[in-house]
Amino acid sequence: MNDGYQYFALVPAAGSGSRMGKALSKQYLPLAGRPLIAHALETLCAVARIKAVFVVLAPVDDEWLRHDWSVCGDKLVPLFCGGATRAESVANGLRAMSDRVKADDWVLVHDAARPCITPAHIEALLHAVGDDPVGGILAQPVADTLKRADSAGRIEATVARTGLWQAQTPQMFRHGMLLRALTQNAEVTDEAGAIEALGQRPRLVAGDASNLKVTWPQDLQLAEWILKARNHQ
Ligand SMILES: Nc1ccn([C@@H]2O[C@H](COP(=O)(O)OP(=O)(O)OP(=O)(O)O)[C@@H](O)[C@H]2O)c(=O)n1
Ligand SMILES: C[C@](O)(CO)[C@H](O)COP(=O)(O)O
Repeated sequence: MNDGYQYFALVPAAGSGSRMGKALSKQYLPLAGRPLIAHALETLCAVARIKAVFVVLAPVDDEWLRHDWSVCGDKLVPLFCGGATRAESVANGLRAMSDRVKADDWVLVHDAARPCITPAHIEALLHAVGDDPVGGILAQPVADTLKRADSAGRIEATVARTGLWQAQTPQMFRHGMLLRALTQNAEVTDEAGAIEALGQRPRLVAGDASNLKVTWPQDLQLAEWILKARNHQ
């Protein structure tokens, strides 16, 4: 069922990648021959149901114009309105895209730092959440035993993992509800957290470990290996 709404993507890309420890911002680091961010942008732009892909950049971003984004076609819309936190960047992006998007349209928020997203991951989310009254996210059930550390780096407790999932992106919510949620709750690390604070329960849609977030230097090698292995299939 589609009662007239459309799908858009919003890619927060205004971080500095401090945990990566490189001079160049993480989203522009070379990965399999292209800037890291190019992988997610190209994948999102290739999904036919997504009408436009808004990318939220830092207000001063000297790198964006150094690269050729033409492979993304005319769906790609850069917005130089990033904030001090990821939540602020997403909220600023939602405000900046307001003239193109209706309150009931779906917005898929996807980290620039998750370059290994595939069309199949995105289609799975669209299929599972397209008629949901709240929205949902890609995620993965926790597989390892979880330990809580004390300040000396020793194990204080084993934490029950039953029912625990690791949140990924895309996270898919209606534009109006998400903007209201992030305006009221800015202290969140993902969109679902803001929606939960409204008293809603977003749907969990099973993804897989290949949709990793590149956070630490060794994650770059893992992401490159995943992308290259797919190209050789
Ligand atoms: N003020 C910020 C902070 C983060 N992000 C974006 O949010 C995504 C997920 O954040 P993370 O992986 O934590 O990236 P950084 O904040 O850049 O990394 P770090 O925390 O290591 O500095 C990234 O695409 C990042 O560019 C953003 O748009 N605006
Ligand atoms: C949104 C997110 O990708 C879910 O796992 C993640 O929280 C973003 O990373 P951050 O380090 O919390 O900014």
